[in-house]
Amino acid sequence: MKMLTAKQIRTRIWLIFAVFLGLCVWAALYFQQQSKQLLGSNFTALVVDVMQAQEDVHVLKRSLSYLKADSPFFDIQELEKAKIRIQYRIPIIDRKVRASVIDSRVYEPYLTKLSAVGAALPDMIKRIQRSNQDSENRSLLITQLTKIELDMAVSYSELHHIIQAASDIERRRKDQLLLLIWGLISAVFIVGSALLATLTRLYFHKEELTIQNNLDHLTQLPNRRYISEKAQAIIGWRPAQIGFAIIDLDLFKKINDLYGHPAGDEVLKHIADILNHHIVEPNLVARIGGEEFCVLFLNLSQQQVMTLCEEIRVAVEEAKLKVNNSVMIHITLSIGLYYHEGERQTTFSQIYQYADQALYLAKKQGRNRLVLHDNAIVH
Ligand SMILES: Nc1nc2c(ncn2[C@@H]2O[C@H](COP(=O)(O)OP(=O)(O)OP(=O)(O)O)[C@@H](O)[C@H]2O)c(=O)[nH]1
Repeated sequence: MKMLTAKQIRTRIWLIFAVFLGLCVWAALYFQQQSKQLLGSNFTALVVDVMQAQEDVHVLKRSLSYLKADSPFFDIQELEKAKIRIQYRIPIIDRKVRASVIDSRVYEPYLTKLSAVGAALPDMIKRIQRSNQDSENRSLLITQLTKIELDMAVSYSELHHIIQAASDIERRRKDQLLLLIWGLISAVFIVGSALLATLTRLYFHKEELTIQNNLDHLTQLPNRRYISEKAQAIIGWRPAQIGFAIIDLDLFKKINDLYGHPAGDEVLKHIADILNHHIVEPNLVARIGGEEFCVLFLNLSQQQVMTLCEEIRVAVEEAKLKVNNSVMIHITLSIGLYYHEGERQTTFSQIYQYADQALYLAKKQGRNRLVLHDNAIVH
């Protein structure tokens, strides 16, 4: 995984956040606008109203045909009832159409015609009632009533058509809205996943940095910083038994000089392997400097710690380390050991100092040996 700098990660998170916020604001505005448009338009109810009103047109048409034929079926009462229904329905339809989202320029001519019909109809019916004997006047009334019937039929039919078209548009808009909602949900999901991925990356980045900060790159052992912090914390708990050994390779400079620096590096790795092999948890091993290692022993008696140190010393002494793919190197090491038992208030630097003093003695007394602080030379 390619490592991103903290600044790059922060920039990415802000970018994702900005995109996400932008999307949310846009979606909120869009929904607000759409819901405003959809409010107040109940096209289904309107279509039903218009269809019922069209039945009045049929009644009018039938009465008209009886009137024309001078039929005995002509019933002025039926025409009266139709008039009442028509006068009742026209204002309702007018109000509902005007409340809808339909452009007023589209419906206005038909509503005007209908209101004219509503206004003219009562007078027309009165005149029909009075015109029984006057046949000339009667034919004029039939012509006017035919026009009214035609105006009504055309207006309702056109309104029906307009409302149907608006209803289709509304349905399409709802579909688009639904699609948009799904799109937004997907976007939220994608943005959320991207954010999560970035955060995970950030977390691993931090973990990696922590590991890198605490690890010696050559030997992959914990480094001085790690052991110092860890040992300081452990010593703070005042463990009953604590031992600390500084392990220093003898005359290591010679190896570098004779076989080269890379060979010296190989030796250091071999030593790290031997230490790793002998030291198990809860004891801790680390590389604290060039050719210097250390071990923190916990919950072991002094004898056990000294035996372990001796085992390490002997293991290195007896090992033949292969470097440069051929040369077998022989090396030894010196160990300065500090040990105490029973609760004691001390610090890591104090313990380190004691172990270092013991190491100094080990070197001074001829190397390849273990020296316990307080001058107790073991080997
Ligand atoms: N190859 C290699 N050499 C290193 C590294 N770090 C330190 N050294 C070398 O380790 C050598 C340590 O030399 P000295 O401090 O003189 O100690 P010494 O030769 O081991 O002698 P004594 O400690 O007195 O036994 C130096 O030559 C350093 O250059 C490393 O990471 N790799």
